[in-house]
Amino acid sequence: MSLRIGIVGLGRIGGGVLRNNFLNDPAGRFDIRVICDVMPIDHVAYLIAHDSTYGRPPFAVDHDGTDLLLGEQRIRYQRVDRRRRPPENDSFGMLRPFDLDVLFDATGTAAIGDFRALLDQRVAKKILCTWNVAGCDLSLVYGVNQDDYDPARHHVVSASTCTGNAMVPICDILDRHIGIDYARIVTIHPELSDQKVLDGYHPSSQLGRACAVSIVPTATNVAKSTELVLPRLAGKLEALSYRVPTAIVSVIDIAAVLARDSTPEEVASLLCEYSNNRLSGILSCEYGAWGHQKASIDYLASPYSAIVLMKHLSLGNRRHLGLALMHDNEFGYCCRVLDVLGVMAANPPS
Ligand SMILES: NC(=O)c1ccc[n+]([C@@H]2O[C@H](COP(=O)([O-])OP(=O)(O)OC[C@H]3O[C@@H](n4cnc5c(N)ncnc54)[C@H](O)[C@@H]3O)[C@@H](O)[C@H]2O)c1
Repeated sequence: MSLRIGIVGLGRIGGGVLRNNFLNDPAGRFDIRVICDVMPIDHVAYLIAHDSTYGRPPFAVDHDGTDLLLGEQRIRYQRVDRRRRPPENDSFGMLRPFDLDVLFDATGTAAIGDFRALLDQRVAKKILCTWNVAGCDLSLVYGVNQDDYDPARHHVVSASTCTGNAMVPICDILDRHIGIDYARIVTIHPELSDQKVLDGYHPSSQLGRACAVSIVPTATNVAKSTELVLPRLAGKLEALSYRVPTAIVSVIDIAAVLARDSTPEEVASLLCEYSNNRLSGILSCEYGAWGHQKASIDYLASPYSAIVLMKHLSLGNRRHLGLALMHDNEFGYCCRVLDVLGVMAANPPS
């Protein structure tokens, strides 16, 4: 079944999912029928056609009236108000004629009440969002818990976060086979559009510091993202993020206390076994290029949720595990969003 999809929010993630939808198939993996953002349509076309991180897309871009022209596709563009109006105003009612199976929200700004109202108004059958919106029905990390998706019960689904998609498979493997007593997770994350270019007011004070001149320590929800999918790890994870002045590719550094003695060989063999089988295409175990560790930019446009830097795997006192991961926080995540849409397509509501 080819899902009928609407995208709300055509920023880094909404735009990446749109682009990746047409990467290998000019007709599109899914039927994207309508796109909404607050920008005028010519700004949307401009931003799709010129991407500072990934360059020009592999299809021609233009706009015509209220339609975006992407290769041979004609997709309706609907400019919307940034303020989400109360549900009784039926603010997204104009999307109803598109008969959407899934409304994919990549704004990061909606609350669960907005989503429930859209479902009540029959704007779409399902909502998929890009963050752990409080109260969602399922946080789905592709590769780990996609079999839990039940179309009869799960109407607002989160595709978790980029770091959640990297951490959950690793924690699942380690905890399932060896056990984790405690882990401190440090993410070294590129700039995000929620930061200030120059010092200024931001409700999270550190994110108001000029992002190009500092390493900015800030909160991350990677522990919560992981616990939502693996509740058995609740209370065992702590996390901190450093935002760094790069454009793309995150690092995650994990220091874990294992529940039993192990060896580096056992951990390496477990991770490689999963990367070659159940998590093929999601997890990669990498030994570098001719033994030389690559730099973060070398993972630009990598489709993996997590790439384990095997040269940096360490185990002290048989229990203190050190792991380093990298992942393209946009491209890899957009690949997983399309995978989650694939799960929804394979399990239509009856
Ligand atoms: N950037 C990443 O690495 C990354 C990775 C995984 C998940 N996410 C999540 O994806 C979401 C978006 O992040 P992003 O980096 O793409 O941000 P972004 O700022 O690049 O994009 C957000 C887009 O949503 C639009 N928008 C905001 N409010 C809107 C509204 N009410 N109606 C319509 N459009 C609206 C903005 O104009 C913008 O184009 C966030 O939830 C973020 O946590 C981001």
